[in-house]
Amino acid sequence: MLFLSNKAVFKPPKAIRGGIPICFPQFGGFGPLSQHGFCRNSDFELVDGGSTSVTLSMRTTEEQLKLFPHRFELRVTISIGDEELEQTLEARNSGDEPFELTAALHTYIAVSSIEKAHVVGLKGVEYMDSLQDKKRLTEQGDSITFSEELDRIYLSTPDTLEVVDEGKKRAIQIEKEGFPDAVVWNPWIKKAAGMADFGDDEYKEMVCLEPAVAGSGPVALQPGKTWRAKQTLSVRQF
Ligand SMILES: O=P(O)(O)OC[C@H]1O[C@H](O)[C@H](O)[C@@H](O)[C@@H]1O
Repeated sequence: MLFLSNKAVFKPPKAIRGGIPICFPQFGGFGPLSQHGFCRNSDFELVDGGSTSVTLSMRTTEEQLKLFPHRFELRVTISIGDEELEQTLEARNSGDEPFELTAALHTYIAVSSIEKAHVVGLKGVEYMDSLQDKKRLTEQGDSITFSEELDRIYLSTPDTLEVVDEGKKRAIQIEKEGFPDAVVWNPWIKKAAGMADFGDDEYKEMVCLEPAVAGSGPVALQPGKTWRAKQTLSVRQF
């Protein structure tokens, strides 16, 4: 269900090219940090685990506080059921001041081949085109197909979205909660060739569909409060 590049680098500080990197406390360039924030490159410790679920936690380090002067703890719980994978983020502001966050679950969905994949659920939704200086446009199509680089932040979207794969005769469904936005990304040929941790042809095998807090504005988190958001992935055969 999830794509992982054959060239992925499993060595910090490089983020893993595949799976579901956690973009936090910043998505993309929406803030002062480097792309997608530092949590995707951070060490997490095991808080709790069973045969089908695990909870991991990270707390801001002194080094990170120099870049982002707001203490927080981020917990990630992943549960695997017979038919679904659930991933929950819980971020607690453990400092004395409120702070603003943006975020995404950068979900790399594996597809049989990109020309047989499309994303549904976004017709009529406004988006920012990241390839045109975040120009705001409205999605006209019943589904989004891929024939060139595509990088868009859909704003305040419906909570159920799908990557339909006509090749595998299945749809990967994403049900999101607490993430208003959704990012759709495929790097296509030129960008793929420029990424050292991604095979030249691997753009044919993946689509990123990323529940996000991004273009529709940051979340303000008060001291002592916890922000929660979640995605559930499931497969529908047809
Ligand atoms: O290369 P990375 O930092 O992992 O980012 C990979 C991609 O992530 C998101 O999908 C952004 O919308 C893209 O603009 C970015 O290229």
